[in-house]
Amino acid sequence: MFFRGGLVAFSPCVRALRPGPVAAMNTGSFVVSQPLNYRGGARVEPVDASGTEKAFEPATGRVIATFACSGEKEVNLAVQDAKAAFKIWSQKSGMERCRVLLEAARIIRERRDEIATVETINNGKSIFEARWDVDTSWQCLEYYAGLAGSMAGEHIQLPGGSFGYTRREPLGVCVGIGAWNYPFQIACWKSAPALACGNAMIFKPSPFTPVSVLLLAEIYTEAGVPPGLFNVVQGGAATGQFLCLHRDVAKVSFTGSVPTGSKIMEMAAKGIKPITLELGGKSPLIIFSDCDLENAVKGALMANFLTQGEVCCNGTRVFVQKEILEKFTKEVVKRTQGIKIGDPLLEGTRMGPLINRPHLERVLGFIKLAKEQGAKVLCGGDVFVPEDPKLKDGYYMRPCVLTDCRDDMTCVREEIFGPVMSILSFDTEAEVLERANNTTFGLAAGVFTRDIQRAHRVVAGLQAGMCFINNYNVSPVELPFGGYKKSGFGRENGRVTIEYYSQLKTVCVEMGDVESAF
Ligand SMILES: NC(=O)C1=CN([C@@H]2O[C@H](COP(=O)(O)OP(=O)(O)OC[C@H]3O[C@@H](n4cnc5c(N)ncnc54)[C@H](O)[C@@H]3O)[C@@H](O)[C@H]2O)C=CC1
Repeated sequence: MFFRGGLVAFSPCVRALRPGPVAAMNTGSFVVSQPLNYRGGARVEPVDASGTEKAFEPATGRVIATFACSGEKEVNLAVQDAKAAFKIWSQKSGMERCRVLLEAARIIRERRDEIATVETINNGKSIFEARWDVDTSWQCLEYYAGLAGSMAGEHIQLPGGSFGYTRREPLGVCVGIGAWNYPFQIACWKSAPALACGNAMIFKPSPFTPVSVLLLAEIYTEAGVPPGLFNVVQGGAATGQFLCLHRDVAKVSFTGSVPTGSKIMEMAAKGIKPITLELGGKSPLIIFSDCDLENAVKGALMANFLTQGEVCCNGTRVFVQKEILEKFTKEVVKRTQGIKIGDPLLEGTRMGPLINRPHLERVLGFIKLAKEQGAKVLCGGDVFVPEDPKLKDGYYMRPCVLTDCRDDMTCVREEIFGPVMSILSFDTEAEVLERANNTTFGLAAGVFTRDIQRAHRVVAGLQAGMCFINNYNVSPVELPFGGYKKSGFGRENGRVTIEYYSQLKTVCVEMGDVESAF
């Protein structure tokens, strides 16, 4: 299962990592001491800044890094370096690129625990889950390494021995802009196909999670990419704008919220740049009464509580057929109450803190409003304070199950991006399909039923880019992932993504004389 998501080598960037194995690194001890920008194959301080940001450890509320947001000059330098590296990299054969990506995948595998630990410290997700994220990351590199050697065009015979052919060529310098919920994985899902196709990439992570992508940059360098091929600039909206508006940037791939996605689209329109938008969702999960209840309950938890519910494709509108509503709800509540919350670096933990305090308050605000609008809280939905004193300033809450929900309630309409499941009941297939599609989002959807014809019929009717039958939130890298409607366009993963990171050149070859009209 790959979710959206020995002794290890240690990054020189992190003081706490230097002395010993990752096992010795506990919550509350990690401090970043080296620059978080990466340019020309090395960590650098930006030459100019548009403000500073602080990154936190959500488990304790401690600041782990204070860093400068890159200004326009720094972005220009990153683009210049990427252009120089692109000249070298784009001339390599697919097989040469394949070997470098395979080596990078191997190093990620080797450093799995270190990367997962850094991700857990900066994001808050459990170490158990962070390891899955690292696995889907190296698998993505392996997958596109495998495709790099088979990128090819067509040969087309024309009259009189003339012919045409097509070449699949890279775009140039691509920009990746990431969200904070899957920092390392998002960087891999964007850079692996980009690099496999012969592009360079400049990546800007979310200012909330600036740390783990540096490990990826170092790994690419160690694996043998030319210096400058994968650069990292840090910052928020201003830095993102410099990147999107830069005339030498050929493409932007963005993961984040709908409002920001709309701004990215506007900026890209100015330069007529292709974009990929992976945006938010409010996905339906439909549980028919003939389902395997045990699997449906597990599926509902997987659809709602991974990474503290901060997952774009979560199935947060859980439609349950009336006949099994009571039984299903009882079981879901029992299992939700059993989720172990706490220090995300402990092996037994299955839910860590949310990303930051404002976000925690926002999620709690949604629950308060849901109650005011008539929903009933069956469990959780309140702040959780772990016993360990060092965790007392962390951003924990108990996962929440809401029932008595109606389609018009805010908790059912808006993306909460926290551990909050809304249960709704339904009678018929036609009714639930209409209600499931009654949203401006269209990222994902799920169906649990034993009726194979119904499963495919319902899925065909669902307006969502990623549909699951009898499971939820599995993301094998071989399958394309992306949204319908306001959840975005373009795809990540799968063979099709090659098309989003390359362009087609047609060459028409005359073998005879020119037949002129003049
Ligand atoms: N469809 C998908 O694959 C995924 C979608 N998401 C969505 O992301 C959202 C949560 O992530 P956030 O980081 O809060 O989203 P966000 O939209 O606030 O920020 C995303 C990124 O865009 C940057 N940014 C912000 N304003 C910008 C601007 N004007 N120009 C250029 N860059 C700008 C941010 O610094 C950050 O790196 C949720 O809505 C979630 O559903 C998250 C993960 C996966």
